Amino acid sequence: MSDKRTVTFDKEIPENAGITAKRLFGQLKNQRSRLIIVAICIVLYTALNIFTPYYSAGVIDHLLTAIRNCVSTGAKFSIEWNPLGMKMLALFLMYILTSVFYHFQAYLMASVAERLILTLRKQISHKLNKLPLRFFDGNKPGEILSRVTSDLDKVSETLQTGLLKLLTAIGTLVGAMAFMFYYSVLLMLVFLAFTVVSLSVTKAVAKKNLECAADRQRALAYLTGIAEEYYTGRDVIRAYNHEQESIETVNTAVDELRAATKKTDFLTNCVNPLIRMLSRLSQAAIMLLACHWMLQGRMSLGVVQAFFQYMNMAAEPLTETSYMINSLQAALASAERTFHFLDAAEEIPDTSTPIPLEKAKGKVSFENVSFGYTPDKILMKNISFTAKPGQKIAVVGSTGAGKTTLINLLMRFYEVNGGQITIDGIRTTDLTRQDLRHNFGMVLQDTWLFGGTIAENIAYGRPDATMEEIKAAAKAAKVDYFIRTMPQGYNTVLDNDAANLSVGQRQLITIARVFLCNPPVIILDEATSSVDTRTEAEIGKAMKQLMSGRTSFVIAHRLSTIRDADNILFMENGNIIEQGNHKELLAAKGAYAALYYSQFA
Ligand SMILES: Nc1ncnc2c1ncn2[C@@H]1O[C@H](COP(=O)(O)OP(=O)(O)OP(=O)(O)O)[C@@H](O)[C@H]1O
Repeated sequence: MSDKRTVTFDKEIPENAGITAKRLFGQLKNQRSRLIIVAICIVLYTALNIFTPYYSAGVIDHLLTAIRNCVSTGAKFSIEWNPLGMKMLALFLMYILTSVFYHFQAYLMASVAERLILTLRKQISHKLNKLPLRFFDGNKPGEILSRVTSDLDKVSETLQTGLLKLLTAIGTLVGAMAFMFYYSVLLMLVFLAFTVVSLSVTKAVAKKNLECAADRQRALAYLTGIAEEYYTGRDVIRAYNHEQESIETVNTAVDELRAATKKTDFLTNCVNPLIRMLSRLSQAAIMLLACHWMLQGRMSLGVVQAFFQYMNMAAEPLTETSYMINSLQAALASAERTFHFLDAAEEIPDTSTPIPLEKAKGKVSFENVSFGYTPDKILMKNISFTAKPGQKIAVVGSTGAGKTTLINLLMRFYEVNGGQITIDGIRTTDLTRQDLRHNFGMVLQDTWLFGGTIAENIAYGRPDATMEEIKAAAKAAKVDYFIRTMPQGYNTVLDNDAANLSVGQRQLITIARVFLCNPPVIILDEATSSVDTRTEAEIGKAMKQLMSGRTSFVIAHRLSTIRDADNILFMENGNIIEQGNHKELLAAKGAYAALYYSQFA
């Protein structure tokens, strides 16, 4: 069951911000020219943004003087081209250019960020196919998924918005303060005094805010976790009459989320406006002083409005610095996690001088093979056996005995720690993985069908197969009749995890998939009680036909089906403790004989 204590979060502070930032920008090498244009736009945007209020002060004062002259002389008001008209046009152009530079850099930066994310996503996708299965044993699918989705989205968002704010912040702050200082030292000091107070309050509230946000995130993650758990386990919950209990657990989680959200919302909607009110108070105080000076003729209207513009400009970087730094850190932490993933050890590359093996005869040998999922815990020790071409090898053992592990090694999903596995006398490590796996066909109980048509699913191993070949494979697997009863026959699309097919039907489709590939060696996981007796018989028949003329490894769950096996491998604790045919093993009166007589005596 989901537990609140087990809900963990990805760290939002990068371990090595410098190295990560350098590597991230290293990925932007091929976009250098765009970045240079972005940088030029940002510099021009900041410079114009800083200069425009100063220039507007002159224009407004000039305009005001012209209006006053008209009022006092009674002359008709008009704007002469030189210099007022020209100045107004220049101001208008400055506003236009500021906006052009801003939007052009935003457009370019969005394309830079999205290209970068596309490159990283491609690298991740490539990496996923190069990682050994061992990697997936130790990493939850959700974590890997978040590298591809939310982590990269965070990087993109910060590159597009946060970075611009951070880059313009210093220029804007210094420029705005310089002009404020130039206009009035006293007004600037008043502004600074209020800013220091509001920053201190913000800092105190921000800490509380972060704690509340973390509580809310934890409550949300817990609720999502149990909702997912209860949704997938809905039939078991009903079967054990646990509906009421699960409703109560969900209700408690919803209540906790509500309480946490209430606190966060209170801070966001009540306390934050209070802080904003502090800054408005500073504006009111400055306005009072400025108007007083204006009436005394010590300050012009143009200057007052310019001062206010600079005040707003300076306030933004000051109040948003911590937010910007936080989001930059979070983006770097996300990029770091992505790079950690990209740096994960890959599976051992194929040999540089592979021996080609188009179609094996089917002799498979394990020679003193040792293996452990972790180096400190060796599961298999010195396992040896040989399967001659066309032989049926049954693998028997209780749960956890090592049957699947044996198959995993055969397919080279994991590397052996000692000994070797050969096919037709060639070490599997001397083949490319592609050639090796090309010679195997697998039918497992845990079938995997993808969102496509039935025909596409059958042709997964041979996408070039004709419809006739696909139908022939389906007939051999005894699933052709069923497919034809589907609404669109072979073109019926399987979606929602092929939920409209039964376990047995899904297994028959995967048998057809193997028939189509026609590999010399097959691996079969016998159907268990999850299918009805008639389907089980159908699957049994299809499997029998699939085995004929091929070397086959059958993970057997019923001893009754393996009496005809050429070799039975009886496994226990990862090792083969007995092997031989049915008669030999009964005569040996060992573990197999004991199990057999316990089932059939
Ligand atoms: N990916 C893995 N990482 C670590 N240990 C594993 C892994 N897969 C299996 N094991 C361990 O290896 C042992 C053999 O497991 P295996 O899956 O091969 O058994 P099995 O005979 O196929 O069992 P079952 O019939 O229940 O499928 C078990 O102790 C199991 O816990």
